[in-house]
Amino acid sequence: MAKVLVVYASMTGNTEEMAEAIVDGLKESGAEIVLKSVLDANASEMAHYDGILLGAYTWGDGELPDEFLDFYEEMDEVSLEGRKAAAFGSADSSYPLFGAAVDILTAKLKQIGAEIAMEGLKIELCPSEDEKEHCRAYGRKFAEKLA
Ligand SMILES: Cc1cc2nc3c(=O)[nH]c(=O)nc-3n(C[C@H](O)[C@H](O)[C@H](O)COP(=O)(O)O)c2cc1C
Repeated sequence: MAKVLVVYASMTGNTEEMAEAIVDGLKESGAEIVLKSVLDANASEMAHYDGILLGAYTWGDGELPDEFLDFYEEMDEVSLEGRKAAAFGSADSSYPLFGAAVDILTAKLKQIGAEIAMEGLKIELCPSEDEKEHCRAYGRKFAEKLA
């Protein structure tokens, strides 16, 4: 059975809602899933999973949230060769760099050897019911890629 780690940062709950919907989709595949706030996670844990999904809202001027910075730095010490990964996050298109944190995380996952299994998923602010279904479908599709 595939093991998937989902790590997220969410200040006002939008990315957390995305993470929960993605996990619902993943669960339909029977995968073993661990969902964690980035504050409770260490990047070295990623090496114990077949699939890794990282979620973050975008902060500042197209930046990662501060609470993701330690994890992001620790990622340089980890090799994800042979693992599949993707990134997601809530964002706000009124900012010039829409969802840039998703692109930053995707680039780092690729740099440390992961195969990027799915394009990053960016949702405008709070996910609607339709968007939550899109998140569930994203989780289902990611699980299929691990099979
Ligand atoms: C100070 C500040 C800076 C932000 N900068 C960006 C940005 O550069 N790009 C973007 O897409 N969204 C930006 N956002 C919007 C957040 O990413 C958005 O509100 C998101 O839904 C928050 O997700 P969360 O509920 O998971 O915390 C910013 C929000 C704040 C408060």
